[in-house]
Amino acid sequence: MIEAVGLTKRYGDKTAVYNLSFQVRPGSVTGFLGPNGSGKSTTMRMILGLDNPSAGQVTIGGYPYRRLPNAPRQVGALLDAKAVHGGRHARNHLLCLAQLSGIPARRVDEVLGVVGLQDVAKKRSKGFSLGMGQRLGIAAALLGDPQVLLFDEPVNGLDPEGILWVRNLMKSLAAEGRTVFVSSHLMSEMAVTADHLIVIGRGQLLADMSVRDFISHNSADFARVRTPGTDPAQREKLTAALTEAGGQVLPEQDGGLRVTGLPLPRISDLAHEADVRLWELSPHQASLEEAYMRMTQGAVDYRSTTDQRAGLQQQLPPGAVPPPQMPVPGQGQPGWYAPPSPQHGGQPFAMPQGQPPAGPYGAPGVPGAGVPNPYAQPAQPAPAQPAQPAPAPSPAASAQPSSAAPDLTKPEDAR
Ligand SMILES: Nc1ncnc2c1ncn2[C@@H]1O[C@H](COP(=O)(O)OP(=O)(O)OP(=O)(O)O)[C@@H](O)[C@H]1O
Repeated sequence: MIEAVGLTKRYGDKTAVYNLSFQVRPGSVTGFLGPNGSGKSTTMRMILGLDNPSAGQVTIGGYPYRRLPNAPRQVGALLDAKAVHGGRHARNHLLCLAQLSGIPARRVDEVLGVVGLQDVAKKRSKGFSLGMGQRLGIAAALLGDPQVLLFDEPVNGLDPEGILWVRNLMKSLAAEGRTVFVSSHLMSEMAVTADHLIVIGRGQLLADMSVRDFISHNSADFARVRTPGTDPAQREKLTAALTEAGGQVLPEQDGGLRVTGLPLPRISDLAHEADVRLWELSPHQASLEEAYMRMTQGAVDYRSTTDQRAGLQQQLPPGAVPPPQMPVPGQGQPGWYAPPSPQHGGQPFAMPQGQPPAGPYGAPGVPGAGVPNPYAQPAQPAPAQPAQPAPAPSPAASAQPSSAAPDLTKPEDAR
């Protein structure tokens, strides 16, 4: 088990991680989510002893990484797939890591097979594609057959077959009773891979709960309703009837309505009673992506703006129709909104317990989001505390050991 207690990391004035406490338990895949720059990699580096916490602590099986007996055999990690000596053959790279940890050479060939790199084992890794590099990093993490595995963005650059393989690998490692902690920005993938989620924003804990609870606490299923587009009066009439019956109705960009708080048959009956024809009445399930967007929209640091193209845009030829403006979830464009929370009028975000700890961050609300941001607190100066110097990275942590997963697409790990 990985356990963080009050984990904090400051780089000069920058607080990358603040007062983070969580546990990553064996036997399940725990997803580690958060917007860019929210502190995921910093947290993983502290878990692996590559960075010293400014405050708090993190342990693996009760020990800080650096005090773990034979750490490379107990913990495997993929942090940065590019952190390899490009001039070395893939096999030699793994062989060096194996020798440092007393792992037999035959294990190198096993993991090369597990990740599907056996045919390029004698090729220099500097010629590897992004996906091949990721596979090599995963091989290194599996090398010592460890009980605890950390993967930072493991599917980065992988093709669909590779993504499926990683998904199955994570799940089977967890099914063997191992602790699997994996960060990713791919919500669709996390939804089908992770059992549990730890979500952070601006270095602070936003959620620590099962995927199922996370979705149900942070978004609601809804119905989509569409009336004939030729008659806006029908839409207004239906909106009034649904609202009067206690539903929440939000207009969508294509003229449809998003309705929560009323079951589908009731919506149908109300439309019938109001003498409004329906062209669509469909159920929609909230996705992890929607729930995540809703939860983190106040904690996003890097937001894109519309490209004004410095006025260089070409005039459209006469008669040409401009392309429609598509909404991009989470970017605050007009017309997009996160799905409504099940707790109408209450705390819009689910928290593991109580309110978030007071921290140095005052997350601004998203313009136009229309949702109060519970993390918008007055900025408090962080207590003066000198940041400890980060130690030199240990070679053990850029990639380590492990096991295989029965998988239909890869040779079986014969460990
Ligand atoms: N060595 C460092 N020195 C100074 N600031 C740092 C250092 N490492 C990380 N940071 C800062 O700490 C914050 C958290 O960075 P981190 O890489 O942990 O985020 P992340 O959640 O992994 O981001 P991403 O999803 O983009 O990979 C960022 O603002 C980053 O600029």
